[in-house]
Amino acid sequence: MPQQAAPPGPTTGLFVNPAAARRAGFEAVCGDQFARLDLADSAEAALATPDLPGVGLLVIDLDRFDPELDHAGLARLVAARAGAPTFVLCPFANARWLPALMACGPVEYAIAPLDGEALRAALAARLAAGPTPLAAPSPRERALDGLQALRARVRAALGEGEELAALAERLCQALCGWPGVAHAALFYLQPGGDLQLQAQHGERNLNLAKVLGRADRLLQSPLRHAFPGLLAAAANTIVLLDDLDKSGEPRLADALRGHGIKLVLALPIPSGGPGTARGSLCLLLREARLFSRDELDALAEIADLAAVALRIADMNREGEAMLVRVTHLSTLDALTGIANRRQGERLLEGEIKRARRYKVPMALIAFDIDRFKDVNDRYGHPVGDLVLRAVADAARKLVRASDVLVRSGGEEFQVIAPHTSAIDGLKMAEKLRSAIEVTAMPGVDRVTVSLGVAQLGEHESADSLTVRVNAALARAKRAGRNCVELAMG
Ligand SMILES: Nc1nc2c(ncn2[C@@H]2O[C@H](COP(=O)(O)OP(=O)(O)OP(=O)(O)O)[C@@H](O)[C@H]2O)c(=O)[nH]1
Repeated sequence: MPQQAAPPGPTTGLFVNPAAARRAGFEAVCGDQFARLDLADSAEAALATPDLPGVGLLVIDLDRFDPELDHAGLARLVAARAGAPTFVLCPFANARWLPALMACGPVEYAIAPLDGEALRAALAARLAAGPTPLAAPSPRERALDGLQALRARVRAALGEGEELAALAERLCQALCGWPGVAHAALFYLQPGGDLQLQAQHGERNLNLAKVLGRADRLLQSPLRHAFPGLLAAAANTIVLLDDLDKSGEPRLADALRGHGIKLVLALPIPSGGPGTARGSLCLLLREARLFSRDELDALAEIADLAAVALRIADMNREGEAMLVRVTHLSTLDALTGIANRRQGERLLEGEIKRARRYKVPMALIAFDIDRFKDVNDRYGHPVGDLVLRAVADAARKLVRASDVLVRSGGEEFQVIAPHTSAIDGLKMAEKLRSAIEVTAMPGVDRVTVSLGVAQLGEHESADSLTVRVNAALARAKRAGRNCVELAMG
């Protein structure tokens, strides 16, 4: 015959909280659930209780305790129970206490505040569970296997690639594979302090941007104290909301309930330094449930892994942006902003190859400011610099988008002109000459240029083309300046 389980006998209890009103309140609501209930106002006072491990249930109400000051004392208190059960009432924004207390002994918890009836029910359930707080080995093993699988999925998701948006999306997908998780989101702090909803995955109809009213500047959102994903990032702490009404935001609670969500857990993504977190991982579950220490530890480890992977993604993003900038800058002439000599040489080689492959003409124009030494000598170098810029600007306005304007030397310029014959090159050079002659020059009456034009020969190299065009330019100088000369074939 199966044995009928006997109802739990009355047991003794010890309730710890610094506020007299809370101690009195607990005694009034739950005192009759114990054979005897002692009250203590601090961890130290509770530690002085004779035969502490013999007390049937220790109840720690974390409200009013200070995480910094009281943590060590409460951890000692749980350890002093020598394996006897402890029940913790934990405000939803104080969930970070739980893993540390769970590390010291068998701790179960309820997320506070609870009304009188809920508190009595939670306590009765705890008392009925008896002295063995851990689940039977096989469900626990199953739970550990589940965590192992979650870790593996997250590692795979994070190992796959380095691009931030894709990484965040894959991480949310992996988290949704954990039983009970309906939706997962990643909030991430952008440079400049803007917390953004970086990625979310799960319930198709659930859009957290809608629930929160926006997807960016979330640290300024009115819900930053109520929604665990925002609170975890802002306060750098684990936040567990097991009853949506405890958020104090009825609209938020209704919106989440409307999608079948009963519990929200958020973990900070550590920044590696003091202050705010880099963001948070946020899990939305369909059932309210308790989390074991193994689970909270595993989730914290996942947040650590995410922090490293996201930091690497950030660094890659910064590195790429820097590389693009440096590469771009290294191709430009600092004074005029047009291509510098090295870039000009590279582009000329490229255009010559293209012209040869597609059997199309190509011209090179070289021009040089006339008597520029006099400008410097008479008006000074700064004015000379302004003139150089003005000449470059005037030329830039004239050339086609496919042409490349190059500062090839001090006061020497080139135009690499694809699809351009000698005749067209001459026309273009003449346009440049006349435009520069009439361009207003800052601080100087008038500036002219001399120009040489050469069309690429059939088997000609870049060096040979450059030598020929410079010879044509030298002839233009000898011919009296402010004129154009065509290079010899
Ligand atoms: N202000 C300024 N002057 C420069 C720069 N680069 C070269 N120069 C000057 O350009 C002048 C070039 O003089 P020259 O090569 O004698 O030629 P030029 O006076 O233009 O005479 P022609 O070319 O024969 O008409 C020199 O005085 C250089 O110092 C620059 O970046 N800024």
